[in-house]
Amino acid sequence: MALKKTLTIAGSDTSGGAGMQADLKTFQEHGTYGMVALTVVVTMDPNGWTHNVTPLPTELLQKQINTALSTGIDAVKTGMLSTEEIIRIAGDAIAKSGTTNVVIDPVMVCKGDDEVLNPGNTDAMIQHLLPLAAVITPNLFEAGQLAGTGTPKTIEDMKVAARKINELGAKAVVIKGGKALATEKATDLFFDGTTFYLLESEKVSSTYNHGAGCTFAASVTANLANGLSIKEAVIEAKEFVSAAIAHGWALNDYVGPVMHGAKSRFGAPEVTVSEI
Ligand SMILES: Nc1ncnc2c1ncn2[C@@H]1O[C@H](COP(=O)(O)OP(=O)(O)O)[C@@H](O)[C@H]1O
Ligand SMILES: Cc1ncc(COP(=O)(O)O)c(C=O)c1O
Ligand SMILES: [Mg+2]
Repeated sequence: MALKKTLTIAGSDTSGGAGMQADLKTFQEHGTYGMVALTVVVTMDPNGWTHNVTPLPTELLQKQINTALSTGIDAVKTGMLSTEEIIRIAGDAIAKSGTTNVVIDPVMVCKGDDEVLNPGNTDAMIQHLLPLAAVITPNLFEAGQLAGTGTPKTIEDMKVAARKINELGAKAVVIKGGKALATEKATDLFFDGTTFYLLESEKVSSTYNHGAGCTFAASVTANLANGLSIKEAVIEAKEFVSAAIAHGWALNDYVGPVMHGAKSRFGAPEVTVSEI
């Protein structure tokens, strides 16, 4: 039986919760065949868990992309792309990929680490990636950077940012309010280019949500590969990540990854969708 082929152009989170590890686990849970073109390797200091990001040689990234694209992919996602050159290479790869099922997760910071990867990357993403995106999935900080508005603090701010990001070329935009937004529920704004929707689920109080963003975007990617509409793909992704966060756990004293396989084992918390 042939499976739908999903590619992630992303970094390795050695601790296994985020990055390409989250993407592959999530692709598997959605019944798609996962492939990786690795951009960087993230390692952590065992004492204190500070992140260290080491890019791979770009020739090696290009070879991986050539390998994966030659198989004919059904959907592609991007994750951590730490330099402007890597962003350009990813954009060229997506343009050549032959699929419009393109999910851009514009990773700029890791949770628990305040350091922005490289400020020049924002302009490179706007130039090379946004025009190709079927869906882009910024968190609040990333949305503010891309839209040039500063970090949204309210749903109204999120609407303004989403519209700007759509005007920059992304077909649909999900701004993840997540834990940071001062709402009772974990609230994300979905804009399909015409209509705004709120996606809401129970806010989990634990801090065990490392990898939530990657897991959400990878779910959208697999769902698009499996033939769901953008709206269906985003709603299922919210269910999938809500379950994963509800069953997040402590890997060690420093980090709590989501449980990527929670939805199939325990079912998903309720997600409400309302037009606004
Ligand atoms: N504590 C939480 N409880 C429930 N959902 C959450 C929580 N934190 C994040 N989410 C959800 O997880 C998804 C990823 O969001 P977020 O964690 O903000 O992204 P990122 O990891 O990219 O910063 C979103 O759907 C968001 O609403
Ligand atoms: C390789 C890699 N990609 C992406 C991320 C972003 O993770 P999150 O899903 O928590 O936003 C991280 C964070 O540690 C990472 O290490
Ligand atoms: Mg993220």
